[in-house]
Amino acid sequence: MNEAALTLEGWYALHDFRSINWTAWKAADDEERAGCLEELHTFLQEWTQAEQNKTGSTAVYSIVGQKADFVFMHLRETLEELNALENAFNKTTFAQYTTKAYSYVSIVELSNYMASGDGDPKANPEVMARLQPILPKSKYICFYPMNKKRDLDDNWYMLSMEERRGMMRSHGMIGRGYAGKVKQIITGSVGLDDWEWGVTLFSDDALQFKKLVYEMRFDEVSARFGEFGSFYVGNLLNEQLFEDMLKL
Ligand code: VOV
Repeated sequence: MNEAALTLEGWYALHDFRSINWTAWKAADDEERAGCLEELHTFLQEWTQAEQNKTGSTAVYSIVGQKADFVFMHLRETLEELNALENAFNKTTFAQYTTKAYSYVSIVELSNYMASGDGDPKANPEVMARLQPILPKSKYICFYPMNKKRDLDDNWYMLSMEERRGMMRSHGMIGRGYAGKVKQIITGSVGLDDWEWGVTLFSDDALQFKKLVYEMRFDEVSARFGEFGSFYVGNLLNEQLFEDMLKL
């Protein structure tokens, strides 16, 4: 049997994409809408608090295009907490003015392709900061799920550890060229959702998403083995910007 890469897992992730039912929102009265904004305010405060307590992190972005209107990306210690978060939101009055567009369940993952040194990696604060990341408040987000191909001729899972490591090194080198411009959070979802990984990118310049993803398409691991789902791209929301978006 071939050698599986060893993985380290951190916080569980839920990408919760929603659309706004504008017809219903416009038909609501001022009092109802104010109540919804109040609910939203409470949630945003709670999520900020969780981040301050280091029990998780949440990113909130609007989505450009027709696939969704906004996304809550939650990172928490357990699947139970993620479940509680989505249910709490679903019980709000504001949720009645939204529809579910898409969701993705995964877990922050690091692999040992580039591992260096021995000892317990979880004792390393740098590793822990990557496994339990505070999501950046960058201006833009890009999310897409992906697989690595399992075709007879191009089967990632039948390559030796050495071959895979070589390709991941090249992948990492390209990524390094974007240091300071794009931050990536790779979440593993084998056995958790429909694709094998979720790729979440953050940047203050949305054009860097295109540059990075395009450059990687020419790199062997993406060119030969990458299979991609739908791409979601969006703009940072804070409380004020969320209210502005909902203003009629
Ligand atoms: C900001 C850019 C950036 C950087 C620096 C970077 C680096 C690295 C390193 C060093 C490693 C390996 C060790 C680890 O940490 O796991 C990875 C791992 C991974 N990556 Fe990556 N990646 C980036 C960016 C980046 C992008 C844009 C994509 C999407 C690919 C594309 O074509 O659209 C991606 C995918 C992945 C995946 C799916 C994995 C897991 C693969 C597996 O088989 O396990 N990644 N990645």
